[in-house]
Parts: sequence; structure tokens; C-alpha cells
Amino acid sequence: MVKTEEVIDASDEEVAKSQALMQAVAEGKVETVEKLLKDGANHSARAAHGRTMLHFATMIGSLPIVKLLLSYGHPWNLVDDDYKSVGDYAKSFNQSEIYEFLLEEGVRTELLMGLMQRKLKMELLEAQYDEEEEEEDGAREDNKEEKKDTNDTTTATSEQKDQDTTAEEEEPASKKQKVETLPEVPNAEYLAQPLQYTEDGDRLLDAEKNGVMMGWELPLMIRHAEVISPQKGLRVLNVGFGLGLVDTELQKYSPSEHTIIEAHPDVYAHMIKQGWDKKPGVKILFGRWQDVVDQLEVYDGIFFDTFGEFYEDLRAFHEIVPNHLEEGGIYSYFNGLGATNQFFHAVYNRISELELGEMGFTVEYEEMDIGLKEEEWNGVKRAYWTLDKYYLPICRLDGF
Ligand SMILES: C[S@@+](CC[C@H](N)C(=O)[O-])C[C@H]1O[C@@H](n2cnc3c(N)ncnc32)[C@H](O)[C@@H]1O
Repeated sequence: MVKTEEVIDASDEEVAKSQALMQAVAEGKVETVEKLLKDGANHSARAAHGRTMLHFATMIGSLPIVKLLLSYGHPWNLVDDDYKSVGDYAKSFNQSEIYEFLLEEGVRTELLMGLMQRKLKMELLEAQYDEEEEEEDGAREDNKEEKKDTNDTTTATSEQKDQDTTAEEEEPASKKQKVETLPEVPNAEYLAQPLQYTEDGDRLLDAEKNGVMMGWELPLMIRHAEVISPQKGLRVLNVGFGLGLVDTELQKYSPSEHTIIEAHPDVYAHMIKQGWDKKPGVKILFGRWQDVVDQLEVYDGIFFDTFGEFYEDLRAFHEIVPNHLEEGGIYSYFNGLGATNQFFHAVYNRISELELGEMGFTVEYEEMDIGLKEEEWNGVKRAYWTLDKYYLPICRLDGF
């Protein structure tokens, strides 16, 4: 009997139904599973080691049950107590058909979520724009009124203010809420905190000892530089200075232009102290890449590696790359998406490839061995990389 754990606030009957569902899943009884799900059985219960019903369905290799659970809204991306995803289970139990299905499900769900997020963002921006327009119109009206009334009375201005307040109070709450929930700078907290370079120059840590950049990435940065700058004298752009590893490599190719965007004041101060502003061809744009886009030119190679941002931010950068990449040029980025779980990483690699493809790129992933030792993370709050392989993206614009 597979025992379930942690069904919160459930009645005895619900617990029993959920327990029966878990049992039917574990025994591969498709019809019973379907009947119980239809009957409203809770599929979010977990068994020992934090295994979900989807973990069980995957372990026993029942694609029909996997499909059923997903169709009833079971999330595709839950992990057990050892941070093993259902994709990891599918791999280790040699369930290749289920693995592919789960991968596609992950890709489809995340693409949809991204689309919805962007739609919401657009709506919020539109609402903000409307509100600003209304405020401007209001201010213009006030001006007109003021001009008209200066001949009549001197108290008009204070009365007008009161009216404004009332008008504001009457605004539909939903619109105001919308504007107030506009997403902020994703890594604002990071950008506002002090950073620390270790004495040996091998690490850049934030105030909580998160690794912003670490020396073990050097071989990756060497290869990224080589990929975007395959010969000397090219024009290159790097977003995110960190330890300056990729920029040091890029300098070895004597770039004719070497633009670096950096947003953190401490990193910028470090760059100036090290004389980066005086290096050949170097132009530093201090600010978030989102805020300096209008100063960008056209480059033969572009590399992107920021910190504290999300896939949507990376995707937003992908979208502007075609405007700044020379014919035949190469774009690459640090591929750390979902880098603490092989399956999530595979899902993100597929998503990036698809989305970059839609933007006109062909993407090739070059496989590199990493082989990191546990000790590498001593003194760092959290390991941000646990995988054995690195998939270095090489993106070319189609047709060139
Ligand atoms: C992981 S490090 C880059 C490491 C670099 N590739 C190297 O070889 O050392 C990320 C850098 O991006 C910067 N950064 C974070 N958000 C940024 C943004 N929106 N625009 C520009 N730089 C940003 C961080 O301050 C940090 O210096």
C-alpha cells in the first residue's frame, strides 16, 4: 500500500479517495485512475520521499496515467525530496517515450505561461499609458481653467485640487490596481546591495554570499569569447562584466570596438579601478542593458550574461539582438537556465531554441564537460550549477 502524506485540511473521505488514487496510479490501473479523477480525487498528495503521483506513473511507465494526471492539472515540474523531477525519473527508469512526452509538456506549458505573462505586461503598460494620458489631459484642462479663472477668483487653484482628489478616488479600482502591480526591475534588490570581490579575484559575491560570478566558469568564458570573436579586429558587445573573464578573453582578439554594459555600481567602480575604460577599443555603458539599448551599435559578436534576471529578460534581449548583429555575426549567452536539474535544463534549452528560431536564429548547442567538485561551493550560499555538461549556445541569424 502506497501511503500518502500531507493532505492539508482534507476530510477523511477526501483523504481516502486521494489514497485510493495514489494506489491505483502505483498499480497502473488506468480506468480506476480515470474514475477517481473524474470523481474529484485530489491528485496533489505525496508519498514517502516527496514523490508525487506523476513520479509514480513515470516509474511504472504508464503513459496513459501520465497523460490523465496532466490533463487534470497535475503540474509537470514538481520535484521529490532529492530535487528529482519526473523527467529525471523517466531517464533513470528508461522510460524514453514518457521522457519525451514530459519534455514536450514542459515546453508547451512554459511557452504558454510566457505568452500570458507578456500579454499581461502589455495590458499593464497600456493601462499605465492611458493613466498618464488622462493625467496629462487633466493637467491641460486645469491649466486652461486656471488661466480662465485668474480673472474671476484667486481661490480656484485650491478648489481644483480638491476636485482632482475626488476624480482620482472615483477611478475604477481594477485599472489602478493594474498600474500599481506593474512589474519592477527583476534584480533591483541585487543592484542596490554591496558586492564583494574575493582577494584572489576568483569570486564575485553579493551581500548574502550568493555567487554572482565564479572562477570555475573560466573555460566556458574562454570558449564563449572564441565563439563570438572568431578572428581579430571585430566589433564585440558583452552584457555583464562580473569578474571580467569574458572581457579579458575578448581583449586578446584586439577588437576594433569592445562595448561592455554593466549595471552594478560596485562592478562599474571595480572596472574603472582596473582601468577598463582605458583599454583599447573599450566603451563602457554603465546602466541596465534595458536602459542603454538606444546607445548600441552593430556588432560582429554579442555575448549576454547578467545576474538575477529571468528567462523572460533573456528572451527580451534575444529580441533586440537582430537589430545589433552584423550579417554573419554570432550571438551567444550564458546558458544557466534551470541549471540545477538536468530535465528542467533540457526543457529550457528546447524553449530557447524554439523561440530563437521564431526570431530568425538557428541555434546549435556545443556540449562541454564541466565536472565541478563539491568544494567549489564552499563559502557560497547556494550552488547555482549542479550539472555535468554545459550546452554553449551558438546563434546565427538565418539566411546569412
Ligand atoms: C554573471 S556576471 C557576468 C560574468 C562575466 N560573463 C564574466 O565573464 O566574468 C553578471 C553581471 O551582470 C551584471 N548585470 C546584472 N543585471 C544587469 C543588467 N540588467 N544590465 C547589465 N548588467 C547587468 C551584474 O552586475 C554582473 O556584473
